[in-house]
Amino acid sequence: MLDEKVLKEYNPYLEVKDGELYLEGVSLKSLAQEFGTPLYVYSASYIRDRIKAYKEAFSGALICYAVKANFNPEVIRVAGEEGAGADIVSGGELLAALKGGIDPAKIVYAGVGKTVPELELAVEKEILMFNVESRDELYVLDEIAGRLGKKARIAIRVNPDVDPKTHPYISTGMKKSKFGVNFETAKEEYRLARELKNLEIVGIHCHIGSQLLDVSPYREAVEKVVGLYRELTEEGFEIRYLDIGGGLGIKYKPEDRGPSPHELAKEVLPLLEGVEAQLILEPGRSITGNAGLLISQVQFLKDKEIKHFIIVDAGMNDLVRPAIYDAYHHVVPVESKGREHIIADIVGPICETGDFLARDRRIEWLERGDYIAVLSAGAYGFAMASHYNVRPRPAEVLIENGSYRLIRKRESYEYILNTI
Ligand SMILES: Cc1ncc(COP(=O)(O)O)c(C=O)c1O
Ligand SMILES: N[C@@H](CCCC[NH3+])C(=O)O
Repeated sequence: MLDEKVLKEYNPYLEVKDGELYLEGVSLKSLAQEFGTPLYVYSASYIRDRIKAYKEAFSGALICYAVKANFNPEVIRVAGEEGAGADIVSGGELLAALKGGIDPAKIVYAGVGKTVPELELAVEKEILMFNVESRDELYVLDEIAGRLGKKARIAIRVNPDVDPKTHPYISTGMKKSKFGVNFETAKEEYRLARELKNLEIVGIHCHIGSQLLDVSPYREAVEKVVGLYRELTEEGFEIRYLDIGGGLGIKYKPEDRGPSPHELAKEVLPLLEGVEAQLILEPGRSITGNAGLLISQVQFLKDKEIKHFIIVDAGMNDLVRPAIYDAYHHVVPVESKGREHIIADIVGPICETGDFLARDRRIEWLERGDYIAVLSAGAYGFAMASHYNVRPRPAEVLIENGSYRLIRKRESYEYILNTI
């Protein structure tokens, strides 16, 4: 059975009509039939609501949608239409944000390994702020800005050494991680940056990790950053932006409860008393994660002695999160036929044992040709897809209020194999 109540907790635009799953009034089965599978589908209204929720919770703040979560320019455009800027981590993401209509004056750029061409592009576009992650980067950026006759606005990304209590691969603000500069010595970097005449110091940046289901680690990080803000202000630095990164977690398991932007605001805003800088947030997953589903078709069923396998046409190349983080994604049939339930592994066609979407999962008995929907797939889904096993990456469809449009064609073999 499809439990509409549970589904709506993921995305209120999901509905069950006559046993079939709909998103914003559009039948997911009909989309699968029209565009083929695997297929990513996104709800634009959900994305709009999430940006609005951040703007309401943090009035006056700049919400820079973290493009890394889902870089489809049409998805970015929806966020931008609600007033969001963009947080980017590469030259490619800069181009995606610009293609999605984001004003460079609302773009912030983090990343430990920005290359010269990437920095040049961002300097030329006069983005709002470079979140600089090392001393070397300060020198290189200064040289580039000077050569191009520009000033680059910068924040230094500080590493507040806070445990975000999330998966170790997505914890970014601990001392041993590669990100940012050491909190204790950050002031030295600011003093040095002040000597570099093509840089303009405008902010402080931190980002402690991703998929945070508990907002309390933000308190620790923001307290530290506010302390630094006060010390820098006393030294005469003009800190105009306090960028506290992204990371708010979302519901993956039915029992998860992703904190709301409002809960984050309640934790963080009281710490900002007397701070005159504008707040910047960089949410990614909490904007697009539960906007999206991955639709896939059952190819074969395998009844082995030890367990059942439901083999579908989406693999780890389409959605890698289960394989690399052992991540849970809720999986439901697109159409419930009221059959009995079994415990099965839902796996893809890739030649790896780690190629699974769900393991030991209780799910309604499915047959060849049926469709499944993988929930919470709108962030770090397509964005992390690959061509492994020469598999074209899926098509993407954007749905809004009963209408839909293809926002990325399914890739062709010619495209993948066109190497020289
Ligand atoms: C610097 C930075 N900002 C923002 C984000 C977005 O994080 P999330 O998708 O968890 O909101 C990330 C990813 O963790 C990041 O590294
Ligand atoms: N790719 C990760 C999140 C990385 C966050 C980026 N700093 C995920 O799928 O959960």
